[in-house]
Amino acid sequence: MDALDRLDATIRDRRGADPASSYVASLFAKGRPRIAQKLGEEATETVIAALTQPDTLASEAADLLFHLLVLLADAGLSLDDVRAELARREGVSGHDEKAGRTRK
Ligand SMILES: N=c1c2ncn([C@@H]3O[C@H](COP(=O)(O)OP(=O)(O)OP(=O)(O)O)[C@@H](O)[C@H]3O)c2ncn1[C@@H]1O[C@H](COP(=O)(O)O)[C@@H](O)[C@H]1O
Repeated sequence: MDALDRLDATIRDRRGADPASSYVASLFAKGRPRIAQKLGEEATETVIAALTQPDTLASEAADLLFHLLVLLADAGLSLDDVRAELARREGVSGHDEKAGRTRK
């Protein structure tokens, strides 16, 4: 189990924990709209880092991934669900997938 899997498990374990002692529990207590807002903020900070301060990009990306895992956990999903979706797409070019979409 790597660090990302351990973080994912820790985050899911925090459901029902005390928000006063756990930042993750405090995010769960604030609710999904607030978690989603945090994810959006971290995404913006990641983009800014990439364009203006690449030496901070890994740190901002870590914040982004962390908050994404919290949002997934709040929705009852885990990293394995994302892995399964990525595995399903493996080997399918994005160009081919887009060309095969049926337009409505
Ligand atoms: N990886 C992280 C992690 N990355 C970032 N953060 C926190 O995310 C917050 C984001 O910072 P911001 O400045 O954007 O937010 P803020 O202004 O402090 O908070 P808001 O009022 O805006 O919500 C900070 O409090 C960071 O410390 C994290 N907090 C926890 N973890 C992991 O989650 C585990 C469980 O944490 P607890 O639930 O706190 O025990 C920890 O052991 C760590 O492994």
